[in-house]
Amino acid sequence: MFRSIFVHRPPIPSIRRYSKATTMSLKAISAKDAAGLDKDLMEIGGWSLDQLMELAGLSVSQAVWRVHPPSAGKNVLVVCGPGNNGGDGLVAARHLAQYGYTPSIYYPKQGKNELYGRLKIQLQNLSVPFVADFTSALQQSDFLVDAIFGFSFGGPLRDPFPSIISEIESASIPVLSVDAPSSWDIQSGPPKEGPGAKFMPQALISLSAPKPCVRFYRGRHFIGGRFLAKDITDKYGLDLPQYPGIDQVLEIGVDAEGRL
Ligand SMILES: NC(=O)C1=CN([C@@H]2O[C@H](COP(=O)(O)OP(=O)(O)OC[C@H]3O[C@@H](n4cnc5c(N)ncnc54)[C@H](O)[C@@H]3O)[C@@H](O)[C@H]2O)[C@@H](O)CC1
Ligand SMILES: [K+]
Repeated sequence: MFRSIFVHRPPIPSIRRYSKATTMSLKAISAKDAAGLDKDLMEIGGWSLDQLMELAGLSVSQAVWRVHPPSAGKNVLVVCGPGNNGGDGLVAARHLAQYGYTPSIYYPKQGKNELYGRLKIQLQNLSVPFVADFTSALQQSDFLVDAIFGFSFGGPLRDPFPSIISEIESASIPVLSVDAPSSWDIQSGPPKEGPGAKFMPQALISLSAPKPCVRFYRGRHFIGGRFLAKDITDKYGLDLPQYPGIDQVLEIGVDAEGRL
């Protein structure tokens, strides 16, 4: 369906990763193209935002299961931002509750889209708490899901997020970031100083394709968002990840030296 409308674009440089036995190369997508890809999926590809967010959040929940199986601690704090990255976090939290985890949500600034309100109701119906005291929630959690900002983040952090990022950065619990480590510039990576300058999550779940800032990332890296078709990956010069079986995520390895 996409073939007649989409034009081929030259790919931006690959992010080369090494898996256990195979070499995998996944091309990165710029923030501008990531927004364009979302728009195309919805305006041309027949998708709704609810569907894309559901699959994105499902991917995140599967990566969480891989990195932190419930036997290693079930108390997960999901920190959600005001946009769709936060929406992915809300969906992931619902799946995690269904898997037997005990998620809590910290949602300091809810966005206007009515979809977020519906996701909130779904969580409340599962008795998932929305907490007000971030510091105390952090102390009671085994690990944290960072669903604060994704590919539309830009510029210096605005309140209330500088203190939230600083607390996450100095907390001792592991962090899994959705699509990008929050506070990192999507193109140029971590800020040189201030909140986020030392932020290095334990795991990153890139959605659809890695963002350029991933070249600064060292940790476990997953690709998720199993909804792309070849025509649209061709248009944006991306790779179509070969997800195994029914998995919604694919882990991309790093070589022994941690090279990208
Ligand atoms: N195709 C895909 O891969 C899909 C991606 N989705 C998710 O959608 C995300 C992008 O969502 P959005 O475009 O809504 O944007 P984000 O969720 O990345 O962030 C936008 C929000 O952050 C605020 N913000 C931006 N910069 C800020 C700053 N410096 N300080 C404080 N607040 C700031 C904006 O005002 C806005 O409310 C992706 O990263 C991904 O997580 C899915 O939900 C749908 C499908
Ligand atoms: K994030």
